[in-house]
Amino acid sequence: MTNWKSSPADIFAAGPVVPVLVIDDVESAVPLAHALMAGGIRVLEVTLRTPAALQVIKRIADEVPDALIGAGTVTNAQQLKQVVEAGAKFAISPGMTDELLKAGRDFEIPLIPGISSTSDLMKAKDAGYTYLKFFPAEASGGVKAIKSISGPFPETVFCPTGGIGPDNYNDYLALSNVRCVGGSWLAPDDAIKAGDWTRITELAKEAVANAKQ
Ligand SMILES: O=C(O)C(=O)C[C@H](O)[C@H](O)COP(=O)(O)O
Repeated sequence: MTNWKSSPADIFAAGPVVPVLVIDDVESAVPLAHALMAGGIRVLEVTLRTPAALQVIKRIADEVPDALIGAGTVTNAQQLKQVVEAGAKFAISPGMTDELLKAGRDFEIPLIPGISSTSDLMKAKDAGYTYLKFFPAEASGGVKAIKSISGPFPETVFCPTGGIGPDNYNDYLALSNVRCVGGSWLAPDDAIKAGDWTRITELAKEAVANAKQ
């Protein structure tokens, strides 16, 4: 049982591609979110990799209410509490710990833990989680690994990330147990730093239009 007020299924169903965002300057937050949404993307993952991340999440949550703003790189219970306070609508992690799995059930937003092994999948499943990130996807066996996992664990579904881009994202989306894929290719660092929102909108449009799902 969880206290979640929304479902991870809705996040996984909200679009085939999820931009993994690394944002240094809080002033980039709103224009970047608008650029991605103009390209047809609603689900955004702001990683906690920069000191500005919590402010970025708050800005987008306050000023771009139609975005499904999520927090990425959430690795412990304290960070989970912080992203909830900042207004994140979901939290996603590259991995999992017992502490995080436990805390994830208590807050009102869904937590999507990360796994790259069947043992972690079993731990997550025992703790009640069946919507998972698969990370680092390419380095952990990629499409072949995720396809094999669907045999013994048909009820578990994934959002793979790590090494995914325009050339291989449809290979993942073609799998029955993949609902969406994530990646940084949709918002390259140089485009964010240059404020090249047109390029980011184009990348988003292209990814959404060519997604086979
Ligand atoms: O920071 C996190 O929380 C992560 O889980 C990792 C990201 O999802 C990947 O680093 C994205 O991978 P690339 O698209 O290859 O850049």
